[in-house]
Amino acid sequence: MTIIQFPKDMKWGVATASYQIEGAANEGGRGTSIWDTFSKTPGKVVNGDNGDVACGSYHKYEEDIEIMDDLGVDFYRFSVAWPRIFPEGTGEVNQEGLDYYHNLVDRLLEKGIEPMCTLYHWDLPQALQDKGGWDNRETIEAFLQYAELMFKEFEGKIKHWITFNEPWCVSFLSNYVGAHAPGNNDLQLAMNVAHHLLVAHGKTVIRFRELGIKGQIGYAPNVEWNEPYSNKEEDIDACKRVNGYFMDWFFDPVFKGTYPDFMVKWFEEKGAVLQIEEGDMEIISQPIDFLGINYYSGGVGRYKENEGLFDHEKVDAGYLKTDIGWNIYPEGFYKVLTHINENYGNVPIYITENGACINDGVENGEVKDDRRTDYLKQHLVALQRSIESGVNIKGYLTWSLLDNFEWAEGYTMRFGIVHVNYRTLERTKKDSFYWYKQTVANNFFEV
Ligand SMILES: CCOCCOc1ccc(-c2cn(C[C@@H]3NC[C@@H](O)[C@H]3O)nn2)cc1
Repeated sequence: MTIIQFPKDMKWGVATASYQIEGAANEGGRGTSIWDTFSKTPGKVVNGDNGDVACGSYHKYEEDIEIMDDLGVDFYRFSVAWPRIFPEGTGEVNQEGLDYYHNLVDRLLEKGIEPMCTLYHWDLPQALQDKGGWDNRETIEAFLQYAELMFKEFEGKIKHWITFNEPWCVSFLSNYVGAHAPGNNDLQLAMNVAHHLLVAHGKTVIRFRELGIKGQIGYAPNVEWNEPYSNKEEDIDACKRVNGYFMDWFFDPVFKGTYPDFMVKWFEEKGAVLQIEEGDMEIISQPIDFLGINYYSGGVGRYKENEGLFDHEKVDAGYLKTDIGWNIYPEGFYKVLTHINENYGNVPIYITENGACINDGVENGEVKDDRRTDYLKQHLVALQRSIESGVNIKGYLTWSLLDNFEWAEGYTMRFGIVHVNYRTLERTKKDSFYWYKQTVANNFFEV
C-alpha cells in the first residue's frame, strides 16, 4: 500500500458552471445566451438537449450546498451567468440575477465553503453576439463593466475570482472547429477572439487591482499533453505545435507578454495573422495571483504531412478511455504541470477542473462508478508527484459536483460525483462521492 499524502494547507473543492446546472433559463429576468441559441439550433447538441432545465440548480442550490457540506469541501467553484446580471450584455442591471447569486454565496459562507467565482464560463449574452461577440473589441468593454459590477457587489464575500474558463474552447473550439457556441469555422476569427479574450482578461485584472478588491484573481485555461510517439524531430515538433495551440498560445502572452513565435509563424502560413493593438500585450501580461488548470486527458501523437492544422495525428496507443472516448492519461497531468512550472515560473495553481466521464447509472439506489474513483486516484497521484517536484499546487477541485449539460454532448455524458436524474432532478451520491469525501477529510488516500 502507498499513502498519497497532500500538504497540510491543501484545499479541496468541486466545480460547476451556470449554463450546465442552473436551468431556469426563462426565469429571474435572465436574458438569452449564445448557448440557448446554439443548443436550439438543430444538429448542434446530441438529442437536441439544452439548458432550459439542466440540473434545476437555480431552484435547488440549497440542496446542492447541503451535499457539498456533507462532502466537506473548502471551495465551490461556480460561474455567474452574465445574462442574469445584464440580460442585454450591457445597460440595465437585473437585480433578481444579483439576488440569486447573493443567496447562493451567502449560503456557501454560512456553511464555511469558500466561493470561487468564474465570471465567464461561455454563456455570452446573445445581444452581444448579435454585435459581433468576442470578435468585436467593444465586447471587451462590456465584459469589464460586468466584471467591475460583480467585484463591487460581492466585495468581501467572494475572494477568489476567475476571469475566463478555457479560452481555447471559447476561441478555437467555438470559432474554428465550430463544435461549441456560436459554431463558426474561421481560423482568423478564432485568433481574433482568443486575443480579445486575453485583452479582456488583462483589463479585468488591472481594474480588480485599481478597485483594491480584497482577494485573488486568475484565469483557467484548459490543457492537454501531447507526447511525441518517437524521438524523431518531426514527431517532437508536431507535438510542440499542438501543445503550443492548447497551452503556449494562452500562457505566453500572460506570463511572457508575447505570443510564441513558432506558433505565430505557423498560423501565418495558415492565413491567420495576429491583430494586436498598441498596449495590448502590456495589458494581457498583468501579473495574476493564481492560475487555474483544467486537465482531462492527453496522449501520444506524431507527424503526419497535411494532417489537420498542425501536420499532426493522435495515435491510439491502447490507453483505457473514459466513456466520452478520452484517454485516461495521468502521466500527462504530471507532465503538463511540471512543464508549466519550468516554463512559466512557480505560480500558485488551483486545479480548477479534473474528472472523468463515466456514465454508470443508479442501481438499487447506488452508483458503482469504480472507474471514476480509479481515474481520480491516478490523477491525484500525478498531482502529488508534481507537488513533490516543486509545482505550487494550492488546491484541487474536481469536475464536477453534479452530472450536468456537457455542451455538444448534451446530457449523454456524465462527469458528476453525484448522479442527476434529469426527469425528476433527484440527486444520488455515487461511490466516488464517498471516496472523495474520505480523501478530503484525510488529506491523503491509499493506493
Ligand atoms: C478537434 C475536434 O474536437 C471536437 C471536440 O473537442 C472538444 C475539446 C475539448 C472539450 C472539453 C470539454 N471539457 C469539459 C468541460 N470543461 C469545462 C466544463 O464546462 C466541462 O464541461 N473540457 N474540454 C470538448 C470538446
